[in-house]
Amino acid sequence: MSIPTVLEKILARKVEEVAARRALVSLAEVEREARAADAPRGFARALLEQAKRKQPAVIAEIKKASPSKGVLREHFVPADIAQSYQAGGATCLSVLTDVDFFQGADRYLQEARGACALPVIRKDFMIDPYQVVEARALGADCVLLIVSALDDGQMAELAATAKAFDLDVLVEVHDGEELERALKTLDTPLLGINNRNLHSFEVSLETTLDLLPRIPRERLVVTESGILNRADVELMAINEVHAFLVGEAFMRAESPGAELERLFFPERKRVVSQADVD
Ligand SMILES: O=P(O)(O)OC[C@@H](O)[C@@H](O)c1c[nH]c2ccccc12
Repeated sequence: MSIPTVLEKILARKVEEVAARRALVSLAEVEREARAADAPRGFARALLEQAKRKQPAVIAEIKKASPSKGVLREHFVPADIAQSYQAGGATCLSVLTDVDFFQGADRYLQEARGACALPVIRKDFMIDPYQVVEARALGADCVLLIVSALDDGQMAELAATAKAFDLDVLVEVHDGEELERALKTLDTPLLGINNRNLHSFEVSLETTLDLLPRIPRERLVVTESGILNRADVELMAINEVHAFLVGEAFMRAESPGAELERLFFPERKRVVSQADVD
């Protein structure tokens, strides 16, 4: 047996976590909650509209910590961060709900979504339809499907559950083989390219640039991870990548929304909002 990678450890733990949750709250009950939840806000639609205007479509992430970097932000109030992101020009939010590796929580998603009008993706490691239904019950508008964590059958099943509950899907790939699998298995419009390898945690923006020529026109590429400065944003823009998923750069800034504006909308004059002062 080889040493398990970070992703393998996370997935092994996720199997236990989902079993424990299902024992506490039945799937039938979570389905009832999902049907009673606030209507979806149109995650994919918001990104597609913004990118069509050739404006940066930014999915701004709320993440306290990560396995590779440890705690990113001590003063962590999801509702304030969500308002700051909205004021800074975010198109959507991403909220980590994984507890054991990212210090996330389900309630962070609820608090963030409740504090703004933006669509939200539940950022977690989906392996079971139960978690997809749970995402909608929490109010999420979209779920992440990580191709390297799933076989084709699981991917199709999770996407079908998402569709049945009116959730959008962001499918995430990291190399050419995963890209082929995603394209043949799913017809969803959003295609995330993660610049971070989830096994080794190495980051390279070349990952996006290398895969770009192989992506059909009708899919919207979202470049994910490792976007830290203006040069990174400009590199993507000249390659016609208009959608971004960014966490660390914002989480380390005093005002996450002001940093978003500085990186993506430097021409705008910033009006200081209450969310930044709090
Ligand atoms: O903090 P960064 O480097 O800006 O990255 C954000 C986001 O892409 C990253 O958190 C992420 C992308 N895919 C994931 C899957 C699981 C957990 C986390 C992620």
